[in-house]
Amino acid sequence: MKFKSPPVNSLSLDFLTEFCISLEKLENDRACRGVILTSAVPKIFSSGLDITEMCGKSTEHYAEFWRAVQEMWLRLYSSNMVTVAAVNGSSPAGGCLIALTCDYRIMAENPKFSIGLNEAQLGIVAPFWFKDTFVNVVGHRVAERSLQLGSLHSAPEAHRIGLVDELVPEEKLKDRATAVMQQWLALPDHARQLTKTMMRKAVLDRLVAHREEDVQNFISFISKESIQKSLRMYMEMLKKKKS
Ligand SMILES: CC/C=C\CC/C=C/CC(=O)SCCNC(=O)CCNC(=O)[C@H](O)C(C)(C)COP(=O)(O)OP(=O)(O)OC[C@H]1O[C@@H](n2cnc3c(N)ncnc32)[C@H](O)[C@@H]1OP(=O)(O)O
Repeated sequence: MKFKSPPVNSLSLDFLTEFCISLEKLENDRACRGVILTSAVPKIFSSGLDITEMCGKSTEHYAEFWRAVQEMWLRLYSSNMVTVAAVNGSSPAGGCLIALTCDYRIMAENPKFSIGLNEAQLGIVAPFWFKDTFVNVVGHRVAERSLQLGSLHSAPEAHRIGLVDELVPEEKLKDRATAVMQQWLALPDHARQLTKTMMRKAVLDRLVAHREEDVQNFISFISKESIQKSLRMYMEMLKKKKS
């Protein structure tokens, strides 16, 4: 599956909705046992949640948007398919979450590409299920430091801390992702799927049990004037950086 929403594959409500529909179709297709996620936008895997969806909108919109973010994560983290992220560009925040949610991550070894949960840099807080997913990949200490600092790690650093499983030259990314997929698909599906469920169930159940509470928490957090101000300033900073 190739993300193609220029300029930066930001995760808008429309993007998330289409992503979930596509995943559901593949999940229900018995002929499909695995999916490789990558980007058709040069240099960017995904710029994370679309900040404009979290700025100056109604409570109803925030609720709908957040439910779509939850849905994307629940579907991908619990997928019966083998999921491989072929990270061919930068991948901050929600983009990093997508990669973390897969079974395996391969990143292009370009030191200019960065990946991480940088929410703290925007003055916002990664929700508990972003954190849980991160901890399950890199361990508690590395996740704590990286989350508190809102670190964006260069590709080599991301590999060193275990955020990505391997680095390959960009031109070899597709072939390597295909080889990894074949390796994972060589196992009997039922054994791999039950093992995946065993490893992920506690974290999935936690969001399912607190889903509505999590929506309300998001709404009250994002609606605060101080948070809205931080997001506006961040967007201005992105625009200024360009000029
Ligand atoms: C209780 C829980 C509460 C809250 C939790 C909420 C969780 C949020 C998680 C998130 O995902 S927040 C989003 C975090 N994302 C970022 O910090 C990434 C910001 N973007 C960048 O760093 C850069 O844009 C880039 C490295 C991805 C790409 O750089 P470059 O190629 O130089 O492009 P530009 O910076 O010029 O961007 C082009 C264009 O796109 C707009 N844009 C970029 N990112 C976003 C985004 N995430 N949402 C919306 N729009 C974005 C940027 O402003 C530019 O717009 P123009 O109109 O100026 O063209």
